[in-house]
Amino acid sequence: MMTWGAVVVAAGRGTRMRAGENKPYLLLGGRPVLAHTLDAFERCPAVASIVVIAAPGEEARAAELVRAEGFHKVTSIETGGRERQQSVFAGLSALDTDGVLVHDAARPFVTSAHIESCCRAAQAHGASALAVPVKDTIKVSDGKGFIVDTPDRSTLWSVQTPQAFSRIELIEAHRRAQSGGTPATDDAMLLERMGRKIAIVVGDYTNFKITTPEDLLLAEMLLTRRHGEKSRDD
Ligand SMILES: Nc1ccn([C@@H]2O[C@H](COP(=O)(O)OP(=O)(O)OP(=O)(O)O)[C@@H](O)[C@H]2O)c(=O)n1
Ligand SMILES: C[C@](O)(CO)[C@H](O)COP(=O)(O)O
Repeated sequence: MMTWGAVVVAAGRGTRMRAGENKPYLLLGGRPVLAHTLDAFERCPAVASIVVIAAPGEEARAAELVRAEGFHKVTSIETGGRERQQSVFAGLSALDTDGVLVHDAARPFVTSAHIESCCRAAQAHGASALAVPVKDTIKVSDGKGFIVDTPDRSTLWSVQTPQAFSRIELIEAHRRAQSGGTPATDDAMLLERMGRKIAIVVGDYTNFKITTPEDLLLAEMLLTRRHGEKSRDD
């Protein structure tokens, strides 16, 4: 049985938000986005510990949020880097678990059930990533404004986080990437380059990444709807 820790990356700059505010601290239903994200990991029985990656200068802010919300599984706050890849790497050696779940703080609708499914799939297949089938028809452009290809949609998936790996293997993948190659926009990509097969765990479209102001609006609507459903159930 593997032990699991989570690296929650919250060190982005949020340049696509109008406010220019780092997204993890924007309020969603009156609480920071990061607090919603950490809820699922704190509640998930499979997760033993959590490392939060904060932007340089925001470590105290992250620590205060963790303290105020009482997130007992958070064992450390580490400082992130310029690119997401560097931020993830900063968290890997702060854990001592066999397995690691990497998750974007900007995806607050992750559920404990999906985290558990990622752990199970990684335990069975070595690595896993939550993903949803692509809904639109995707085109490849020539970079000059013209379409050059239409990939077969039935093979396309929009990958999310969490993504689950052997921690030692992910450290090795990051080390190799540091010696060259194009920056990876997710961690699965680094393992793919080493020939590792990543199991797809079918996720949920609601686990979207808050990237632009419209996403925050959608997130508010979804949260209001969920609160409404919960109070009807209680
Ligand atoms: N140097 C970075 C860049 C990103 N992230 C984190 O990676 C996740 C996904 O990245 P994204 O939201 O796209 O990045 P941001 O830098 O936050 O936003 P943008 O690219 O719009 O500036 C976010 O939770 C973000 O905080 C990080 O920890 N360190
Ligand atoms: C990891 C990720 O969320 C998977 O969809 C995504 O690739 C993050 O990339 P971004 O460029 O930092 O949005």
